Amino acid sequence: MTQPIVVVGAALLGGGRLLAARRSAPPELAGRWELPGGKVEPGESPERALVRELHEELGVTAEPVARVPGEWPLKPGYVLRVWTARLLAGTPEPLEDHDELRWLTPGELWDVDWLDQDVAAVEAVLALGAW
Ligand SMILES: Nc1nc2c([nH]c(=O)n2[C@H]2C[C@H](O)[C@@H](COP(=O)(O)OP(=O)(O)OP(=O)(O)O)O2)c(=O)[nH]1
Repeated sequence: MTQPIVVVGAALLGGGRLLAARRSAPPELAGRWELPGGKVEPGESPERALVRELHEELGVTAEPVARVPGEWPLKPGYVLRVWTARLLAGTPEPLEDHDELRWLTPGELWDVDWLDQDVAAVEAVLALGAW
């Protein structure tokens, strides 16, 4: 069986908030909110991919902290895995793939329209009690 392509999502936590990013593309996902991240490239570790994607998409330096238990199927052949992460340098900006960012408190988490798979992923982050 072919291995699924892993998409890493970052649950970037800071100041008691979680960073959510609104997708600007493709059209079927645009306007929905997700954890920033992207596909792990061949030969790359998921942690390394997470650092690379956060740099490309948000212009920041971040580090993974812990894997969030679970994985969530995306489109066929793709699976989402999530790590908590923290900022080391920079202020996130929607440079690529996103047109808006929001830092959400636990009470604001469900104010945004998360992509379907991200609802379960965000619940798993919340269950960690890492805030
Ligand atoms: N990054 C990310 N992608 C997600 C999440 N939930 C979800 O369904 N997806 C989907 C959207 C895309 O179809 C796919 C990830 O693609 P992407 O466009 O973010 O990845 P990438 O930056 O590596 O893509 P590319 O432009 O290099 O092709 O997974 C999520 O929380 N984070």
